[in-house]
Parts: sequence; structure tokens; C-alpha cells
Amino acid sequence: MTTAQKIKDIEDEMAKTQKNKATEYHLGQLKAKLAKLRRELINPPGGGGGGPGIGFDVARTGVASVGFVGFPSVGKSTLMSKLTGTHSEAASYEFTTLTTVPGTMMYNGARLQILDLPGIIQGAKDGKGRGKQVIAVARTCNLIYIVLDVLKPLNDLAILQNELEGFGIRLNKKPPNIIVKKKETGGIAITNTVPLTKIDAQEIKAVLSEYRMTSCSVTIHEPDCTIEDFIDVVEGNRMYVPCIYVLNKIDAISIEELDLLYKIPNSVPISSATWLNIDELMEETWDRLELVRVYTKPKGRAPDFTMPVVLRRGRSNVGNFCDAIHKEIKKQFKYAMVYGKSAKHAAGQKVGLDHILEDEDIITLFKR
Ligand SMILES: Nc1nc2c(ncn2[C@@H]2O[C@H](COP(=O)(O)OP(=O)(O)OP(=O)(O)O)[C@@H](O)[C@H]2O)c(=O)[nH]1
Ligand SMILES: [K+]
Ligand SMILES: [Mg+2]
Repeated sequence: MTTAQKIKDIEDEMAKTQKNKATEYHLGQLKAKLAKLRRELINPPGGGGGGPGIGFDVARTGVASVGFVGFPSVGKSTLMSKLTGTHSEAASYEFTTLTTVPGTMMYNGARLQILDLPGIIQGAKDGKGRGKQVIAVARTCNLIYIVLDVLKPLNDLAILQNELEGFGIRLNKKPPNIIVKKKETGGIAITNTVPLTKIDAQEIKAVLSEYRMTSCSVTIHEPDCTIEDFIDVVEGNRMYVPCIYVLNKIDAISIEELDLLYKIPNSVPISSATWLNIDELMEETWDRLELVRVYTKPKGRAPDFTMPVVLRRGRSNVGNFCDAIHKEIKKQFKYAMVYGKSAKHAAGQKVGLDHILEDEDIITLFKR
């Protein structure tokens, strides 16, 4: 039996099983089994299906990457070509794009890599078409655009989300605040600092037994966490990626229809053909990438506002700033003066390598 068939069997059994006190343990086991099988699909035990396939992965440039995921002919290549100036073939027939086509664009002083990807179809995560390679590239991006054609059913969005979820990608979600620690002995201890509304001890134990984890402590700080969140933590290979739903081809619909589209959270309606609303798309892109621009101010001179050093949130301390300029700089570092949002005083703050910089800060380095 193939992995995909085993998955189908478990999904069928879950659909048949009513959720109640008596079946909780069984359902927990089934969900854990499902997660393990899905991992096999991403990373087959024999190797081979793991990372992006040959020709699919491309050299990474720029400070952040945006990957385009969507069904065929929704306008991904049209958008990518116009944004970057790099030609990616666009045509009215499906599967025009057959591999990753990279381009770059500058925005707010940051170089962004834009990855145009082949169209995927339902079942991609289970091995249909080149979907697995496409999703494997998307997994490594800092932002995903799910591109949709507004002339097609909006339910396509749910299908695509499901494809990415099945490949261990979590869209617009933070990692659940749950800590699982393996121990030598002592059995299973579950503590929670928030009320558990959607998960219970039986389910947790079923999952742990499925993973052969007989002794461990589980601490749950995540409000309303589900058994799926818990499995994500136990599995540990999830990618939490921000996502914008790009609703393309609005040139072909009425204003009334457009008003309805605006109600969909995390979405930006655009037309890549007639270049409508691209400004909003880029502003949203900038916000979601959480980039930090830092301007350098040579001692005794005015800051250079033309060329920021761009860092990513979470990797934006003074040490990261030094590394972004030159790997030797940290060795000579004595202290830095920082001006802007991260500084305690308007007149600036003297800081060390651990100080975390904020967007549009100004910095002067002092060497030993
Ligand atoms: N009306 C309209 N048509 C568009 C728009 N953007 C793209 N198209 C048309 O949609 C068709 C497909 O465009 P592509 O850019 O090739 O789409 P794709 O998503 O890259 O397609 P694949 O590579 O085959 O997956 C072409 O005929 C485009 O001219 C748009 O904003 N409005
Ligand atoms: K096409
Ligand atoms: Mg294309």
C-alpha cells in the first residue's frame, strides 16, 4: 500500500468515528498516525523526496524571498515579470511555467527575491504533478503569495491552504506555545497555565504513545490549543510562514464584486495585467516580511539614508548588523550609539552587540 493510500484509509476512518469521550483516545492515535505518514511523504525513508528537486531550488539572493503558489494560469508569471523586470513566460495555456523562475526587486531599500513557481493542482502534496517540488520551495520562503483568479471559485483558496498544510507549512500562524520535554523515567506529566478548551489529557496521551514517548513533561501555555497544534510541536518540522492571498484579475469584475473580495482577511485584490492596486500589495508585503532598516551614521557626519542595511526581525541585534556589513567587524567592536525607536533616549543610547534594533534606527559603530 502506498503512503497516500494509507493516509486515505486513516482519513476515512476518522470521518466515520464520532468524537466523544469514548473515542478521544482512538482519534488522538489516528491523528498522530496521519502526521507520521505525512512526514513520510515530505521525507521518504529511502530519501529522494525531501528538499526541492534538482532544477527547482535556486540560489538565494536578497534579504527575503517571496514564493508564488497557485493553480495554473491565475497570473503568477505575469505578476512576477512585471514586479522584477525578469521575463517569465506567461500564456493562456496551463502549466506554462515548468520550474522555479527567480527575479529580484528593490523595495524600501531592500532587495527581495521573488520566486515564480509552476502551477499546482489538487493532490500536489500527495505526489500529483510537480506539486511536491513546488511546495518544497514554498516551505523555504519568508513569505508566500497564494495567487487566485477571481473569476474562478474562491474555494480554491481552501484547497491550496490544505495542500500546503499537508506539507508541514502553517500559514499566518505562530508556533504553538507548548513545551514537550523527554525524560528518562516518571511517566507523563501534563501542566497547563491556560484553560484547555479543545484538547484533553486522553488525546495527548494517545499521541505520545503513538510516538513511543512514555516519559515526558508537557507544558501548555497556548490558549485554545488543539490536538493538531500539539502534534505539530511533537513532530517539530513545521514551517510557520506568513501568507498573502493575492486575488488577481480584478480588471475583469465589477465594483460590487470587488467590495465582497475586500472582506477576505489577509487578502489583497489586484490586477497584474492592468497593474491595479499593486501599491497595496507591496505595502502589505513589506509589513508581513517584518524587515528592519538600519541607517549608518559615520561619526560626526549625517546619516546615510540612501542605503539601509536591511535585517530580519528576530535577527536584528547590533551583532547581526555588524555581520551584515562584514564578518570581521565584530572583532573590533567596542560599542555603538543608536538613535531611533529602539533607543531609550532621544539623544541616543550607548549599546552593545545584544541590543535589538528597530526599523529605521540610525547607528554609529565605535571600534577599539
Ligand atoms: N484579465 C486578466 N488576465 C490576466 C491577468 N493576469 C494574467 N492574466 C492572463 O492569464 C493567463 C495566464 O497568465 P500567466 O501569467 O501565464 O499565469 P500563471 O499563473 O503563471 O500560469 P502557469 O505558469 O501556467 O501556472 C494569461 O493569458 C494572462 O494574460 C489579469 O490581471 N487580468
Ligand atoms: K499560464
Ligand atoms: Mg507561470
